[in-house]
Amino acid sequence: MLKAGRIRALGAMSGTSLDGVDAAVVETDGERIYGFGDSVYRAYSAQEQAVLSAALGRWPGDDLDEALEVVQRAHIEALSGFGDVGLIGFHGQTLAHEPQGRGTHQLGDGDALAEALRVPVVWDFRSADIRLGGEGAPLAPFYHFACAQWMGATAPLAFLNLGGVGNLTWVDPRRDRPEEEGALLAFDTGPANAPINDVTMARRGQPFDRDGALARRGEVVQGALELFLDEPYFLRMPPKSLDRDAFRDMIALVEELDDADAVATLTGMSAAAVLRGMEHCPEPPERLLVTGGGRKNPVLMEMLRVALDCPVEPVEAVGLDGDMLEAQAFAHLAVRVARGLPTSCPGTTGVRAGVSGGTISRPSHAIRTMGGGGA
Ligand SMILES: Nc1ncnc2c1ncn2[C@@H]1O[C@H](COP(=O)(O)OP(=O)(O)OP(=O)(O)O)[C@@H](O)[C@H]1O
Ligand SMILES: CC(=O)N[C@H]1[C@@H]2OC[C@@H](O2)[C@@H](O)[C@@H]1O[C@H](C)C(=O)O
Repeated sequence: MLKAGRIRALGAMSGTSLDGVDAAVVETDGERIYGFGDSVYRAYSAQEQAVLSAALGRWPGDDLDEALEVVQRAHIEALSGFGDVGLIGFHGQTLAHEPQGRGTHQLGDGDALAEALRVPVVWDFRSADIRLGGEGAPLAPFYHFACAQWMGATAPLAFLNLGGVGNLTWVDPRRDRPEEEGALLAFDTGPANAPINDVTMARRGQPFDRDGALARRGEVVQGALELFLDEPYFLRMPPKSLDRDAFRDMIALVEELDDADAVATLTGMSAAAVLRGMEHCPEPPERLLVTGGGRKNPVLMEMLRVALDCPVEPVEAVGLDGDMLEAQAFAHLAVRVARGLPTSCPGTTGVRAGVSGGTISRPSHAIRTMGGGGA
């Protein structure tokens, strides 16, 4: 097991939007953040996206050779060229997520990645948590805790990731450790960008509603919004998590609307899901820091600002990088796994007790950069 000490860790995340791979370096001991390094974004081509999109909903054992090749190639390209890194955290591409059913599936081969890059790779972060009764997601909260301490926060605050799906983390930075009771409460809020992207693509061939341009021209249709909010998911107490397409049916609620009203209404639904989520915070947070691509949608951000009592700001307001925060999270979590520290706890995934998820693959015949016995 790795001894406490700083390490230059590289994390890679390819999110539910299927837009590409984010990779970023963090200098961390898995508890504190000491600094940030380079980052890279490697977009999936339209053809790669189509292959991955066709693989959504599939499980291990299905024929996924082509999709696996896409994931491996994109990651090798994204992760080469970072120089000296001690450890890689490899999230993989989520294809399916059914924590109360078949489990969770992140496509990717950490063994092959470790061989190709000659660096130890931590991967399969979510399965162990599910085996112990957890949701397997979200996992960024333990990194959010480290970010809150890095910022020097002294009062509870919240992080919101607006990716394909939204997830919210309430953090009490006055606690010493993230797994302490009352330090974290986290859960997926609901759909964020995924339904907006699906509709702009289907109707206009556009991958997303850039700068909220369409939503700005439309109106939120209240009847559709209310039907959406009737979803039992919003009544469930956290922790709770979602599959990317869990809310696919909501698109039917806007089918009859023109493009602008449809996208405005879906944007309103994403905001309303966050507002519902904020009601679960144990104490009002002093600010809401937003990460993920949705922070670049001014219409969505404005809807949140109008409805919430606390300031709503992109994470850049505190010097963090909202395009790379999830990639950094998996670098930080990889170091925690290598040190045997928990990566989730009852407050973040509902797991029975704190658990250190993830598997470590070491390249064969490599110069060991980590202590302890190899695989
Ligand atoms: N300028 C912009 N205007 C509006 N929306 C934007 C803009 N830039 C990015 N987005 C939205 O953000 C999405 C990408 O967000 P992000 O990269 O955080 O998602 P992800 O990492 O794939 O998702 P997840 O966190 O759910 O795994 C895009 O697909 C788009 O919907
Ligand atoms: C199963 C899965 O991949 N979930 C993702 C997804 O994207 C956002 C939300 O749903 C969150 O639960 C999670 O990712 C973030 C990075 C997390 O684990 O914290």
